[in-house]
Amino acid sequence: MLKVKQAKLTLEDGTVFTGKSFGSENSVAGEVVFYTAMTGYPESLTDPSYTGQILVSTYPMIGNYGVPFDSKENGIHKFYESHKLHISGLIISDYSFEFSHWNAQKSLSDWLKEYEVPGLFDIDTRALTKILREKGSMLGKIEFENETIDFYDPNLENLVAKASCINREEYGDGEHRVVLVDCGVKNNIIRCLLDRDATVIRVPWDYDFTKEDYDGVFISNGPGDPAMCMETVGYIKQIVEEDKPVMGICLGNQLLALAAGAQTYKLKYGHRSHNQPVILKNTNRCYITSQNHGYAVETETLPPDWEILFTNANDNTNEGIKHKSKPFFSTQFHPEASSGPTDTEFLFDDFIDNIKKYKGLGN
Ligand SMILES: NC(=O)CC[C@H](N)C(=O)O
Repeated sequence: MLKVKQAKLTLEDGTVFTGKSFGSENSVAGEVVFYTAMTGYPESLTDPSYTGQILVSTYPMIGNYGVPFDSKENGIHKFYESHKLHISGLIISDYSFEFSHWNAQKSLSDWLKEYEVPGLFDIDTRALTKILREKGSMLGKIEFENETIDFYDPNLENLVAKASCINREEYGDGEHRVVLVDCGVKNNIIRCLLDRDATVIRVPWDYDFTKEDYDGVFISNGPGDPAMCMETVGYIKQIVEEDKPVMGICLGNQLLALAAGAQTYKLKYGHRSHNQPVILKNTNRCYITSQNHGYAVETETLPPDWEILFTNANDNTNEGIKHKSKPFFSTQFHPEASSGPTDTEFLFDDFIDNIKKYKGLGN
C-alpha cells in the first residue's frame, strides 16, 4: 500500500480541507481559484498567467495521461506553454497513479515534485468550488504536518515582472515583424504568429519596444492585477497614438484598455474553463472559448473612440475591445487556446490582415 502524507488546505475564511499529497511536500500560500476544463493540465500548469495561484480542478480525475516529454520546435517548448510550472499548488479530487498517452514521459506527481509544487488529492473539490463560487476567489494555504505559514496575496505584487522573459529574443524569419510584449506569454501565441509568416520579436514587459523596427504589436496574456503593470501601459499609450496594428490577449486586453484610458476590476471568481461563450458585437454569433482570468475591463469606462468587441454570454462581462477607426483590438479570452477550443484562432489572421493592409499589401 502506497504511503502518502496528509496536508491541509486552509482558506482565508477559516475553512479547512484535508487531503493527501502527490506533489512536492512544501507548504505554500496563494490565491485559490477553480477551473472547470476537463483536459489540458500540462498546458494550464505551464501557463504563466497562473503564477501565484493554487489551482482547483473541478474535473475529478487528473493525471491519467501523464506529462508530455520535453522537446523544442522553433526555439520554444513543443508541448508546454512555457519553460516551467507556474502554479503555486494543485488541488484535485482523484489522482490517477496510472498514466498512459503516446507522448507521456513521466507522471504528474513527478513533475510537481521536480518544480517543488505541492499537489493534494482526495479533496472534495465540489464542496470547495461551491465555497469559492459563493464567496469569490480567496487566499489560501497548503500546510504540511506541523508547519504554519501566513496567507499571501499574489495580486499585491507585480507578477508580470516574475513571468516575463529577461532578454529580447527573435523567432522565425517571416515577412511581418511583430513585437511580442511578453507579460508571461503562452507558447501557442508564438506558434500562431509563426504559422502566419511573422518574425516574432519577444521583449520583456518593461522594454521600450517603441524603438524597435516592427509592423505590429502583440500584447500577451500574463498573471496578476493589470494595474500592477503600468510601465507596460506607458509604452502601449505611445503606440496607440500611432497607426500600426495592435492585438492583445487576456492581460493584453486589460493593458490595452488601461492605455486607452479605461479601468479594470476584479471579478468575483473569474473565468477559467474551455467553454466560455462570447458574443461578437452586433451579431448573434457565439463562440466557445478558452479562458483564464480573474480581472475584467470596465466597459462603461471605455473612451468614445473605443468599442466593445465581444461580451460574455454568461455574465455580460467584457470579452474584448476594439478601436473604432484604428487597427487595434484585443480579447479577454484565449484565441490561441492550448488547451481548449480553437474556434477563434481566425483572430490571428485578422491581426496579420491588419498588418498587410497597413503595409499596403492588401489581402
Ligand atoms: N490569462 C491572463 O492573461 C490573465 C490576465 C489577468 N492576470 C487576470 O487574471 O485577469
